Amino acid sequence: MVRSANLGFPRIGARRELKHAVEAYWKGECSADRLKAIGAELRTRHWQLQQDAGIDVIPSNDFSFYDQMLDMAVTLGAVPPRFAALADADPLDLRFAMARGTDDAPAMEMTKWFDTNYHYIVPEVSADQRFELRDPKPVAEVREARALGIQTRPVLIGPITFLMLSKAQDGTAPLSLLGRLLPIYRQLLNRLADEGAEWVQVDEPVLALDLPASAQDALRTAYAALADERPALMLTSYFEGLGDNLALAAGLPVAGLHLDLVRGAQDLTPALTLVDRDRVLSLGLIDGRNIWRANLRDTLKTLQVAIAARGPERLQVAPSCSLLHCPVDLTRETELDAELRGWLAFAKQKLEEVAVLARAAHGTSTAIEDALDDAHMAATRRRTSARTHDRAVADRLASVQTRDMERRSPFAERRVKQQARFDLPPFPTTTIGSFPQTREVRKARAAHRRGDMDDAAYEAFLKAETERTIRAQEDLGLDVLVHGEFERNDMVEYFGEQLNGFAFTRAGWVQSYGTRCVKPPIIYGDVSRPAPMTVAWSRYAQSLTDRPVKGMLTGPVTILQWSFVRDDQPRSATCFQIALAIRDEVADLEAAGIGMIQIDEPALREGLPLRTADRAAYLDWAVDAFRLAAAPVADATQIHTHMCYAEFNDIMDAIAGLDADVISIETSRSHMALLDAFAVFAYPNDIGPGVWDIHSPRVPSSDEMVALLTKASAAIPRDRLWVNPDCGLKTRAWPEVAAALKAMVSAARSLRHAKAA
Ligand SMILES: CN1c2c(nc(N)[nH]c2=O)NC[C@@H]1CNc1ccc(C(=O)N[C@@H](CCC(=O)N[C@@H](CCC(=O)N[C@@H](CCC(=O)O)C(=O)O)C(=O)O)C(=O)O)cc1
Ligand SMILES: N[C@@H](CCS)C(=O)O
Ligand SMILES: [Zn+2]
Repeated sequence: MVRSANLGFPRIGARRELKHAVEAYWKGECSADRLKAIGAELRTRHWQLQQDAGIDVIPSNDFSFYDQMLDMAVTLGAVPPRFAALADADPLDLRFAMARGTDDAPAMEMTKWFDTNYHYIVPEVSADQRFELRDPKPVAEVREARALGIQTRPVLIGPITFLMLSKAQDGTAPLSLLGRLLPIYRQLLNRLADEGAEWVQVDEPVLALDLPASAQDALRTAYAALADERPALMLTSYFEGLGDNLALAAGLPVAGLHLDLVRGAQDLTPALTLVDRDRVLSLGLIDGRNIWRANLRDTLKTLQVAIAARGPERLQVAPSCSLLHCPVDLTRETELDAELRGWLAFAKQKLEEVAVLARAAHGTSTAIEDALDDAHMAATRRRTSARTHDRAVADRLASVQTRDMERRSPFAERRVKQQARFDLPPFPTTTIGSFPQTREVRKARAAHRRGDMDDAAYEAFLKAETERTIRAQEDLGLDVLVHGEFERNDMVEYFGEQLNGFAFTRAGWVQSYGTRCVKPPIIYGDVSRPAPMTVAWSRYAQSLTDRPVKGMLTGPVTILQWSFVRDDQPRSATCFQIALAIRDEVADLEAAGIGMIQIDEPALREGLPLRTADRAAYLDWAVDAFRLAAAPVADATQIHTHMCYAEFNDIMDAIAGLDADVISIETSRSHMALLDAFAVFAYPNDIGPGVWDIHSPRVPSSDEMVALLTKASAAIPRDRLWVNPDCGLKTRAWPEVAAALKAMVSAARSLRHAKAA
């Protein structure tokens, strides 16, 4: 029997119930018991939903109040010593403290989960690391589901992925700790078996990466040690094909292997022979990373190839990866036009697709034939729809020349002209763009959307917020100001709403980190800009002050990366279309007298292919797309860019290739470690290393910022350093913002007065 399986379901709830409950708990407006009850309600609802969708293998421990890596670290006892005071606290509070920091203990680092817009908490380990089985949440969730009559397959982050994504401040190679970690995994697997789990899903997405020999050996060691434990192990990898790791994965003594056949379709043929027939093969046929409805007739053909080779007995059909990266339920999108809606599937609908495929493998019925026909017709209509193609966009793209991607003069010449124009002090201070998106701002936007606030009242409200923010920045003594981004719901969605070729959802929320969610727009057709998108707000903000106000745009790669992207043309083609739209906006901002324009590209690194061999081609087009967007301006117009919450060391060439006059970059959580890469690489342009970790409610002192900047000035010449937070301030509250920016300006001033080293 081909069985239908799932690897993980979004935990936030269709109405972001989890977000609201956790944030209420943090504010003291909800008790721990109530919060836990809401978590349990969501788990129950999601298990039942999967059962109703016809899924045979349902995951547990895919739920988390904050992040699954953080949970795994706590389960394994990898709690950094600075949180020792919370050793006896409720594990929930310990987790939140680790993720968000406390007055006494800075938060743990956070970074991107592979090539997604999901951020995980980076486990911290050290040479004297001891692990212990602590707070066995995975066991509790198996028990909880069983009490509801649902047998689940719990999900664990595998030991090699856990260690390879961990960091040690003392230089310890995390994989060297494997011997100490494995007994804890053995203990945990046994506990899960005792609780009735017959199978455990072990996620080892590092198998999608180029693996050094040490990692390959570690995988062999780990799974040799875990193989004889009672639960059968389903080893999963995703986000890319296994490629040359397929033989390694197939050789590990696990009872099942999952393949991402959306990103790694080429793995299927070799896997059909390499994976022994007594193992279960899980076929990740439904795309867990995008929202397009599958053409189930085509997908069924792939499944039939596998059945023909191995028989149906030990086969599972599944999404390519956890559905964490998809919105929950398309049926809530009542405002989407019917044609477009017919092209889409969210998490719930994807599980229905999985179930149809598994049933179709055993012969068809009228209902199944209808489902296959519907899916086929929707795919055909999307491919041939006139809505997806715009001749003018194609013609303009075809006429782009290399010189369109080049500024008029080299940086050194531009810099002289910009210095003369702006006359900034050393260590100029600025922020990244957004200021607090307070409840009032969100309420006003919601009222405007509902029609309860008219255009004039909404505009007056936003103008007042913008003016207040300009005055606050002047009072704080910042040198380069921003307008605050109050008119934006999100830095990508806002642009998507104004561009042709984009659709957006009402409730298509996807978790980004902790309680923070995003609604990625859907790029279904050729992209163009019918009218200026930001000029009026930037012009208004600049009219309020003599200090420079940065124009604020999101770059083409980030708009691409944080949207659901059409799959009927290369991503690069879509990216260049967006770049042309942003280029027009840049030109219009300059024409409106805006002298500094920031083009944010926080997702440049995130889009980097997981395999080294694919990276150069991506970086070429991604850098070109940015340059195409940024290049039309005069030398005296200063182009800024911004990046955050990713590992940038391996894309230094590309960052320099952007040729932005100034880059602001997140560095504070990693203690400025990144700057070594900028120094070694001799990064040529100006840099603002973040000195305030804005993802934590903790307000750093001026002394801490001075220490970070002193460290920075050892790596980067002083006259090229800017002073700014790690990222935008939209998630923070005004009192924290005022206090931290005051400290930041004071740190910059004390460095200005300090003697140059
Ligand atoms: C910089 N980051 C971003 C990423 N991806 C993006 N697409 N955008 C980003 O900014 N990836 C990397 C990082 C991740 N960081 C963040 C930081 C903050 C958020 C965040 O705050 N998300 C908000 C939702 C933002 C939004 O879309 N707001 C809308 C809708 C607000 C809303 O909830 N409205 C309610 C009604 C409100 C009321 O009446 O009180 C409703 O519609 O029901 C808006 O402002 O209009 C979040 O709340 O999680 C995300 C990623
Ligand atoms: N300008 C954006 C960048 C976030 S990465 C902001 O300040 O929120
Ligand atoms: Zn940022």
